[in-house]
Amino acid sequence: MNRKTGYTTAAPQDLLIVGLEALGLSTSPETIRQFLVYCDELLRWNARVNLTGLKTASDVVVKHFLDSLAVWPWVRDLTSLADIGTGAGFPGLALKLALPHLHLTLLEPTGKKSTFLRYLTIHLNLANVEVRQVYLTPSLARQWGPQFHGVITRAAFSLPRFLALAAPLTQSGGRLLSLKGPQLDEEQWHEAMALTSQYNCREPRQQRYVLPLGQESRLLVIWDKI
Ligand SMILES: C[S@@+](CC[C@H](N)C(=O)[O-])C[C@H]1O[C@@H](n2cnc3c(N)ncnc32)[C@H](O)[C@@H]1O
Repeated sequence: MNRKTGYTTAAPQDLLIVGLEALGLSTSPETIRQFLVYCDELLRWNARVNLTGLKTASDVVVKHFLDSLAVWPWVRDLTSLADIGTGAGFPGLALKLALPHLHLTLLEPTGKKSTFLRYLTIHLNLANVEVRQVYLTPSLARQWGPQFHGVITRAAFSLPRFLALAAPLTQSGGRLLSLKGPQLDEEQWHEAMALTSQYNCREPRQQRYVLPLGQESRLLVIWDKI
């Protein structure tokens, strides 16, 4: 075990394969290749433009890929997904590689990140991925209206802010998903609960899940749109 990272000293490819297996995700050799290309390109671009704080392939696999993919059971039945504040594509693009049926829309205001996402989508020859370079606001979300079966985010917004951005974009019968760390801020949770009916959603629920390798746990907050 590498004491600094907490993972075994296995190669990134092996970490990915073991992690996917632990998550119960069966993927083809072509999907594994796509993840490794994504990792290489992210680190290559990162040397010139700052896209992520992570510097090693093992960290990208564990903290970006596997962390994003751990929520796949709550995404697999969705037909379309928007990822708000996706950064370098997390969790949306990682989920798309594992669940190729998804029609994915990535929303990101930063030019260098959107350029990277567009480049990668073409480089990996991905169908049904749209990158919108946009700073989403609640009024823009209302203007766009309910276009997506599911809307997701990680590490970008408080729960009340996410609700205000995501609910107008989510179709009736669809789902809003916010990936949180190991703990929830109680104040944010209560504020989001109080706002829920105003956004035509059912009361949110907290789903705890375990990350592969390391066994850390995380919380996912889920709203169903009425
Ligand atoms: C901390 S990063 C997280 C990136 C990615 N979701 C992840 O987990 O690695 C937050 C991202 O949200 C984007 N962002 C912030 N406000 C936004 C908004 N109103 N609409 C769309 N994206 C936004 C930022 O540009 C940034 O890339």
